[in-house]
Amino acid sequence: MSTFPVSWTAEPGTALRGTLAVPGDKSVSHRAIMLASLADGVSRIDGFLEGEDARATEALFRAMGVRIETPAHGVRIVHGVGLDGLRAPVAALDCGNAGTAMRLLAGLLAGQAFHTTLVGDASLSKRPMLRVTTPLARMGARIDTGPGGLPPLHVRGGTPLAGVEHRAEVASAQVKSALLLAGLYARGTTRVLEPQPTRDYTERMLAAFGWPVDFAPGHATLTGGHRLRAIDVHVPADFSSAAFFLVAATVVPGSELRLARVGMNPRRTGLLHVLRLMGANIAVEPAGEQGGEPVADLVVRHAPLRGIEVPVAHVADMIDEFPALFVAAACAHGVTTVRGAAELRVKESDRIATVGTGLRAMGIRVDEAPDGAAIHGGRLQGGRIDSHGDHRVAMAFAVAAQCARGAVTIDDVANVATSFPGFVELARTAGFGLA
Ligand SMILES: O=C(O)C1=C[C@@H](OP(=O)(O)O)[C@@H](O)[C@H](O)C1
Ligand SMILES: C=C(OP(=O)(O)O)C(=O)O
Repeated sequence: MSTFPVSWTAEPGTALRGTLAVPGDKSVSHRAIMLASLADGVSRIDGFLEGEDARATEALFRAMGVRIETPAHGVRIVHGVGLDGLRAPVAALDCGNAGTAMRLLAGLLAGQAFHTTLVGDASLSKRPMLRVTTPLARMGARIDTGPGGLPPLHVRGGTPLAGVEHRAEVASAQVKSALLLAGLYARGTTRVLEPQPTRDYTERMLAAFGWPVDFAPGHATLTGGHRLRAIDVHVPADFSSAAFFLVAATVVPGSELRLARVGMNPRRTGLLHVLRLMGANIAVEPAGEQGGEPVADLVVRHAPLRGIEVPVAHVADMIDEFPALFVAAACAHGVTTVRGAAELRVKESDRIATVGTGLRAMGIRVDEAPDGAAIHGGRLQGGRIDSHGDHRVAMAFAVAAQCARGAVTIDDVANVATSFPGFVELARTAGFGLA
């Protein structure tokens, strides 16, 4: 159960100051539980995201017989059961709000000897699953979806899988990862080619667990028949959580904020490049590596922004940052145009519509397109925002409120706990007006 209130009241606070450490990366936390569970031996995970999405994945592996200890906040000790050691769960597996859990597990569970059912909350139950089930079927997987290709997924294990080459139509790390995880159980070679490179955590982590993977931006290949060996995983701080503070400190006058040791995987940092193109002042101070990922301190100072055409080449590398970018664009001088981002329509909410509607309620002109929007920078007014249960939309409007003329009420914010537990407290520490 979430401890978050249903609504927030947000209003301009003070200039944002100090040093913040945001929680661990959600994508890495999901994968760490999955691979550690399938490994031979005991793995330790440090920096694990104590958010509802990552904890949902953890609970699912517990339900399949994996012993996972929590010796401290953000730490997990996973007693791996080996590639074929999972046990049939007694009930349906509830992925909650986590698309990553459901899509990756569709691939992983297709390779098991038993049947499973994957269900999700109201938002996840509206998200498209054929993008994973169709290519998995080509590998021999038997997965039934609900009507219209939506959850629940009924995964009928016990069928032999064979590797395929899949040319993905959408740039999606979840699709790529689902196929690679099925590929662990497949005869022969599984190869995924992407229209644009996406985050490569599955590939990197499989390699770290000792499974040979050939990968480079835009493709990944592996062959069945190896084993995973337990390792220690150090989860870096989540760039997507840092993103809200990058925008907030940029738009609130007088701000100077340091975000400590943020994960800087190049497939995640598109927002940094785009904010800089808009005029942001963000210094990157490299701070070595954490769990095989580059990390850096990000020092962000207030700077005036100007509208730009967001280069389509950056879209996949900032796919979760558009709610925050739309807010930056609303505070910029001139028009910011986003195209090539139709994927935003099938996230936890239709993010083009939910953010567009919210910004219009605050007095900003937003012209929507099927695959993006034109945001006309202006003066934000107070108002009432429905975040539609979308964590990133709720946090983006908490940022927008910091430079609005009146108070902003943001409804349906409980799901912020899926990706960013402690957001309210941390934001207040930095200077946000948020209650
Ligand atoms: O693989 C992952 O961990 C994720 C991939 C992205 O989804 P898509 O694969 O649908 O682009 C992203 O939006 C999501 O938050 C996490
Ligand atoms: C899209 C997101 O996550 P998921 O697909 O795992 O629900 C997100 O966190 O913005």
